[in-house]
Amino acid sequence: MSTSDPRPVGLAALLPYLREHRGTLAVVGVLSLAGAGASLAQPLLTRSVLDRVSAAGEVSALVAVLVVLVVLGAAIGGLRDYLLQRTAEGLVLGTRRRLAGHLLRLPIAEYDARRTGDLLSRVGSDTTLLRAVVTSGLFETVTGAVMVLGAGTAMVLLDPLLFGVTLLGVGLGLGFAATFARRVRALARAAQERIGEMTSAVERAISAARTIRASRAETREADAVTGSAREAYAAGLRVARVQAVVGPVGSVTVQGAFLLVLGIGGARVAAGAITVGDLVAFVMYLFFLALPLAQVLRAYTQLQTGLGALQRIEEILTVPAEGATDRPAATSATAAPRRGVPMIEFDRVGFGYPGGSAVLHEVSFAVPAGTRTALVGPSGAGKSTLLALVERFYEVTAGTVRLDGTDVRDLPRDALRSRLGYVEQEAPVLAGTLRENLLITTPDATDERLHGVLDQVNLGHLAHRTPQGLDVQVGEGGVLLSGGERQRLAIARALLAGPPVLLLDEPTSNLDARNEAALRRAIDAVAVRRTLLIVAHRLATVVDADQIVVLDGGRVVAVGTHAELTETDPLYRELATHQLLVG
Ligand SMILES: Nc1ncnc2c1ncn2[C@@H]1O[C@H](COP(=O)(O)OP(=O)(O)OP(=O)(O)O)[C@@H](O)[C@H]1O
Repeated sequence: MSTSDPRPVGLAALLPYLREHRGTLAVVGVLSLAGAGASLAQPLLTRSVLDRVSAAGEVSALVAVLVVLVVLGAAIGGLRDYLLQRTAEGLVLGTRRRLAGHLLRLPIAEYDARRTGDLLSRVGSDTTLLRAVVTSGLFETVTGAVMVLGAGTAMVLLDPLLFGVTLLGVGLGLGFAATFARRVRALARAAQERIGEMTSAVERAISAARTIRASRAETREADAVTGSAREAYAAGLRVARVQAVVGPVGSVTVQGAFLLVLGIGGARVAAGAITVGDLVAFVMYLFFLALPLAQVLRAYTQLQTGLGALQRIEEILTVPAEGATDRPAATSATAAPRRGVPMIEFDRVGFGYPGGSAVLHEVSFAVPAGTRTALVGPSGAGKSTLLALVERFYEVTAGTVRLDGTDVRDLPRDALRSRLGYVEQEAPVLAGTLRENLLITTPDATDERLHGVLDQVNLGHLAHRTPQGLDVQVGEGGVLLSGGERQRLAIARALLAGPPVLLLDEPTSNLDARNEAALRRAIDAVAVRRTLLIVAHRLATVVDADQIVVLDGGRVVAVGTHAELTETDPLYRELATHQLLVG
């Protein structure tokens, strides 16, 4: 998906990024003009000094002014560069902030379709490249242009003929170099894409470290990483090759123009058309013209690199955030369950994942408030998908999902999710400490409450295992905990928030008897005065349920209690005997 948007971004795309820095940039502009003025005055003063020396005149005052100009020019340059760096850092910070904020608000389907590593490299590596756009790119181009214009004007005034000769030589060289430099943007973008792939490969290898180690696949995975790295290297080399042509062409141009001016200028001095002072001033201006030109060329390649990176950033920023295309929410959530209205209701719901075929067909059932409903069915029947639709991670393609009588599409997502607890089947623990994991849903809970819910799910020992207490690390994805502990920690999190409705995807893993009993108790603790919709993988869960919904191939095939369904539904009987874990 990273290459799906070929729309190139132009310089204009940079403007919104620079807007908030326009005050500083204006100061930088004024400083640049002042600096350019100080520099451009130097050859004229030098000429006056030389002409006066030839005429045996007094030069001390002129020399003093010249010294002041040199020092002033340098000081202005220093201040300008600092402000420019500050703006560049500010631009990187602003972009990272926007990008990070947006990344966390993308529709869930975007995460399904994109590689995590690639997204990471956009926040880390691509934003860094934007820095050079401001420092060496944009401003060297603009200040260079000011110098070139000033020097050019002075040269025309000094000797139009000599200027014509210079222009011809410099123009030829530059035109040639610029055509090369244009290729840098596509090359730089390609290099950044390879870096995205490399980060993805690293992320994949590290997140599946145990499986990869157990499969003895380290070398192959490492090859995949270095493969992308090698491609990034090759793309970088192609950029270097372009720069290797652009640089020398620039130097040859400058040296050629210098020799030409010396030759023709010498002849014109000999012929008495200009003075020695004129020629020296002209040569000095030639350097003021040539150095910025070489700088502009380099800056141009930097700018192209930055625009390549900007395109990758814009690709993400232009994906509408979750909810951006919603119809306006009609109502806000009501606090108390309404009598007689089911808490959750699926009404002829149809759904297919983006780009895939239909996963659910005409699903209808209701979960009365304060009751437990278990979803059972063969693997892939669509059970977890139903939970995702209540959370509105995806939108139904047909029918309606209602929470407490209101279409979930009419509830603001925040209000909807504040009423739901959601415990995923896999990896529901975040890297960090026990405390951080609990505080995700309720940032202001007291330690006493935290210890209380941990006890309720039989995890009290975790907070007492080490002197760090609640600040004990749980590891990336909770690897320092057992599978059963991970699930119970997620339930504790839901308990802490105390939502009226809990959506729970039961772990499929076989737990030992103690863990199994602890999980049971945790679910019972969380079920008190709550509505539960559980994807059930355990016999004990279905036996305890007020109602069981049997799903097959995305359709509801039976609804009833364990006793009823054992009597009437052959698929249920088969599931209960062969698929549900006996706990
Ligand atoms: N994010 C996704 N993108 C595309 N297809 C998906 C996605 N998640 C699930 N599916 C597909 O949708 C179908 C239903 O999946 P779902 O996870 O709801 O099944 P399930 O009944 O919960 O299965 P299990 O008991 O194995 O967890 C499956 O065919 C699955 O391959």
